Order: sequence, then structure tokens, then C-alpha cells
Amino acid sequence: MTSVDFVDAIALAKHRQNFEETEHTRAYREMLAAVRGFQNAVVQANPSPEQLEQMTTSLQQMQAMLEAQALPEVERWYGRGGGRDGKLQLVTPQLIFEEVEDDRIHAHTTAGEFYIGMNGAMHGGIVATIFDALLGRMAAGTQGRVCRTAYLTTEYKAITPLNQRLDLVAKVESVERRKRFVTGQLWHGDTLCATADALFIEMLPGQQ
Ligand SMILES: CCCCCCCCCCCC(=O)SCCNC(=O)CCNC(=O)[C@H](O)C(C)(C)COP(=O)(O)OP(=O)(O)OC[C@H]1O[C@@H](n2cnc3c(N)ncnc32)[C@H](O)[C@@H]1OP(=O)(O)O
Repeated sequence: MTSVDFVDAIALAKHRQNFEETEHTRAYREMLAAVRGFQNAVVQANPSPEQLEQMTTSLQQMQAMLEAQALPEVERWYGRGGGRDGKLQLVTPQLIFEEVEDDRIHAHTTAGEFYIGMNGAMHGGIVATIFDALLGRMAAGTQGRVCRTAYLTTEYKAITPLNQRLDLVAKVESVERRKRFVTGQLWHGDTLCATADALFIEMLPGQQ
């Protein structure tokens, strides 16, 4: 089976939502955490020429090991999962889902140095990406509805700090046919750092 067999987004998503974490996939989750740790370290250091040569060789060896085992999207663990610890993904800092209801979510995250924009602030594109993941999960609801983002507007109200707990709140504001209007807030303590509003459209059978 190849990824081209799954151009239907609903079929692909439903297949991938059916995912049970095992000792093996938990080891994969731990490996992704190690990759995050590496990403945070790599942006902070200016290694020596010898260290750079050593690291580049090691990384190329690991890359070749993984490339030899590459699988079509439908079979991969990456992007799956979705309980309290969130998905097996690297595109945002890990999101921890504390309360997931059909019209409201409370989650938190702590973003490392890898997600830096400048001067200790999180990169604005990462703030928007966190909202896409959070609000996408909100649109999916507790039933795993398959939706795509039609628009996502982010307002940056205060710098979003790195290495600090950030609280995330999402709400469904209204539903019209296939349209789910959702909003989100990103808090650092009592400071509202960013807000988002978005429209998610529930997919039809056959849509990619
Ligand atoms: C446990 C699981 C966890 C799951 C957790 C998952 C989290 C991850 C979520 C990430 C999601 C993504 O990033 S998805 C990737 C980024 N997004 C995309 O690539 C989407 C690209 N766009 C598209 O494919 C398409 O435009 C669609 C599917 C969004 C909509 O196309 P369509 O299906 O043909 O629908 P269409 O008839 O045009 O529109 C339906 C209704 O929505 C309105 N509408 C459509 N677009 C807009 C718009 N931009 N602004 C206003 N309104 C709009 C239309 O007017 C219409 O209203 P009315 O006539 O009914 O009133």
C-alpha cells in the first residue's frame, strides 16, 4: 500500500487515528524527545571544526539508517497519537492536552531555544503553527472529525517566552454546516501573549 492509495483525507485520517501506543512506539516518542533536545542544543552552540566534522558524520549515518527504512505516510507513526501527550510530531513544541471537551480545550506547552525568533521571543510562525495544531484538534473535537484550515488569523499581543510554561485555551465559537469557527489564546501566567481565530472546514468524502 502506498500513500497515493489514500488521497481521500477522511480515509487516511480515520486509518491513522486508529493508533495504539506500545512499548515500541513509546520508544519512538522518546527518540523524538531526544531530537527536540538536540534541536535546542544545536541552535545554542558554536561547535569547534573537529566537533562539527564528528557531528556531521554521525548525523549522516543516522540519516542513512532512517532513509533505508522510509515508509509511505499511511504506515508511519509520525503524526499519529493524540492523547494527553499529543501527537508524535516535531513541527511544534510538545503540546500536553489537559482537558479536551467537544467545545473547549485546555493544553500547555514549553518551547525550547529551537523555536527562537529573536531576543528571547518565540518565532511568530511557530506561534501560528501552535494555534493551527491546537485549533485543528479543537475542530476535530472528541470524535476526531476530519477538518482542514480555511483561514487562521493570529494577533501577537506580547512576546511569547521560551523555556516557560505556556497555557493554551481553545473554544468552538460557532458551527454552520461544515464550518467550525474556533478561537484560541496563548497565555504566559497572567499575560495574554497571542490570540487566534480560525475557520476549519469539515472534509467531504473524496477530498484530499
Ligand atoms: C484526534 C484528531 C486530532 C486532529 C488534529 C489535527 C490538527 C492539525 C490540523 C492542521 C490542519 C491543517 O493545517 S490543513 C492544511 C492547511 N489548509 C489547507 O491546505 C486547506 C486548503 N484549502 C482547501 O483544501 C479548501 O479550500 C477547503 C477544504 C478548506 C474548503 O474547500 P471546499 O471543501 O470546496 O469548501 P467550500 O465549498 O469552498 O467552502 C465551504 C464553506 O466554507 C466557506 N469558506 C471556505 N474557505 C473560506 C475562507 N478562507 N474564508 C471564509 N469562508 C470560507 C465557503 O464560503 C463555504 O461556506 P458556505 O457556503 O457553507 O456558507
